[in-house]
Amino acid sequence: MLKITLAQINPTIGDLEGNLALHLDAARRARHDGADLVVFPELSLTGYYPADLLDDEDFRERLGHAMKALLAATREVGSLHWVVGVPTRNPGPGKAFRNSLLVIRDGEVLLDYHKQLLPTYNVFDERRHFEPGPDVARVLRIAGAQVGFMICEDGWNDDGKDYTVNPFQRLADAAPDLIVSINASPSHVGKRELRHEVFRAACWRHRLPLVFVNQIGGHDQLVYDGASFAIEPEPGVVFEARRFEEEVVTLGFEIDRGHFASLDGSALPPAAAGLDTMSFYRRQIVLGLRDYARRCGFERVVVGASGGIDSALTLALAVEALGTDRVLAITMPSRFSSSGSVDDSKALCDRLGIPLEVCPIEDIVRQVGETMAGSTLALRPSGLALENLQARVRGMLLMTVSNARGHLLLTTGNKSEIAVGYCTLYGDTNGGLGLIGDLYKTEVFALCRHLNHVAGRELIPAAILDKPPSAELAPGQRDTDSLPPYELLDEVLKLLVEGERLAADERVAAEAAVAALRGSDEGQALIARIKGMIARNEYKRRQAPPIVRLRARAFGSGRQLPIAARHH
Ligand SMILES: Nc1ncnc2c1ncn2[C@@H]1O[C@H](COP(=O)(O)OP(=O)(O)OC[C@H]2O[C@@H]([n+]3cccc(C(=O)O)c3)[C@H](O)[C@@H]2O)[C@@H](O)[C@H]1O
Ligand SMILES: Nc1ncnc2c1ncn2[C@@H]1O[C@H](COP(=O)(O)OP(=O)(O)OP(=O)(O)O)[C@@H](O)[C@H]1O
Ligand SMILES: NC(=O)CC[C@H](N)C(=O)O
Repeated sequence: MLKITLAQINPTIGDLEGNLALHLDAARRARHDGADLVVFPELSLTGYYPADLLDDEDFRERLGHAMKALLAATREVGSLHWVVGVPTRNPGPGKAFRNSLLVIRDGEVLLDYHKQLLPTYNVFDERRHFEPGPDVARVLRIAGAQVGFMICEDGWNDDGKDYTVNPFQRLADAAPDLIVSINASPSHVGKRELRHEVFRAACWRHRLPLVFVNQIGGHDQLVYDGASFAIEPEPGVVFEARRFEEEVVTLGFEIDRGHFASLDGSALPPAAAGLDTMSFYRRQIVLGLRDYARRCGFERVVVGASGGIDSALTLALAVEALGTDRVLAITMPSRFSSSGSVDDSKALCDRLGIPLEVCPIEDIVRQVGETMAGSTLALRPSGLALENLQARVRGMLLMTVSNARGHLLLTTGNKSEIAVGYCTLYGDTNGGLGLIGDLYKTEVFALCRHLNHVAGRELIPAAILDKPPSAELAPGQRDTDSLPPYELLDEVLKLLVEGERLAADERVAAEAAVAALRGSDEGQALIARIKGMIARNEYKRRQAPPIVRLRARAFGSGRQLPIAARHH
């Protein structure tokens, strides 16, 4: 029996020494389990994705030292095959590096394989730094098994279409007993299921078993869910590692039967069921914030609490990620704030078990008006300028708290508002990270209800859930004064923002809503207006903080559009 350790680690990008320590810990566990090989994720030594760090001379030098240290570590542990992901120098013309997989044992590189399919779509940009590897299969005999290797995207071209490069087919032609795939596969809703579908189909087609090792962790806007798996052509996925957690686990592989088993030969525990969408959102956001704060050195976060649903959800998720002693809420009433803005924030914070500070903005807003009116500008802000001034005063106060106390400011914008620019630049867009920026407003409500359901109590008070959304920047203001109802707006936005990346089940509802609108002149005008708002507000998104990506197409690097353009 071949024994394989799946090392689902959480490397930090660029922390070569720290990542090496993670490798060493996992390798020792593998040795303890009597494993023949330990498999790490794609680019495990650098963390995925190092991007332009690869252009930096110091980083290149550190990478050289880390490689030597890695070889030494394999000698130290001894008698174990390490399957690692590292950038290696490209000997030919083109880019300086290749995205490589090395099999190392006792300080010796026994096999090298270079990724052939370099993704450049959506959030990926690997061709910017790497040269593709040659169209070859790489197989190594380990403990009596012929093991073939591939890297992430290499496995995604085997869908029956006639591609010029299909590394899966090439590897299958070499007839290995088992395929080992190393990955950095970021998660979004439905991604785990998509991976299972893609690899199950390819494994079934070629009658090959496969081990898929993924990294976990939050890296700026991307979160990796781990969920490494082992798959047999029939019945499919027979083992799945934990999601959103590190795990180092050793499986047995019966070479003759092409069958995975526990180390003692007993059947593997059944894979856990998938998460429902709201549980997925929650866990992805929690890990995204936790790792962002940890890696950027923030102990605490601060959030402006308006008594509305966006700040309530942001606070509840922050408390879950960091704990009650690491989250600060501040309410900043103005003369347009409803009485609920303070009372509801107080009730929310009591239920979450966090402090609420109060800092009214009335005096500052008035003072700004008087100062400007009394200056040579002779300008007294009114209308939209006064509305936005209030949001900016709040943004300024929150950033002052951040500066003075070292807290990370969380911005509270949701995907619907970010899409149409319903937010104030340098006001409520201020912040270092957005937790709910990839949730449409209707999903914000759904996730709040889900959190209440999971808590078994009204963690987020009904008064917040039931009030009509309002920016409270003018008397009696409602979001629906300027925007269509969110139930309708969100359907249109899904099609316009996510297009072909929209999941099939959501597409049906979105297309039906848009088709109904197209049936009338007003409906067509509304679609045109929404399109215009999305396009015109690209400048706000370009200046906005990163958001935790949850859906297949999120604002950020996966959606790149010009600003000074004419296309609507
Ligand atoms: N193409 C471009 N490139 C670079 N900058 C550009 C620009 N076009 C405008 N600008 C600049 O942007 C400014 C306009 O943007 P901005 O100052 O943000 O203001 P604006 O977008 O005009 O107004 C903010 C809107 O968001 C609503 N709001 C605010 C706060 C919270 C909420 C909520 O419910 O969460 C809603 C508010 O009621 C209002 O309708 C212009 O004055 C100009 O300086
Ligand atoms: N009175 C307030 N006190 C503290 N922060 C506020 C206040 N009003 C607005 N904010 C901050 O500005 C953000 C934008 O809030 P606003 O009420 O304008 O719109 P919103 O998108 O409906 O958000 P929410 O649902 O949180 O109210 C809030 O999430 C909050 O962080
Ligand atoms: N690192 C990669 O090659 C990622 C691409 C792959 N299709 C994924 O997202 O899972």
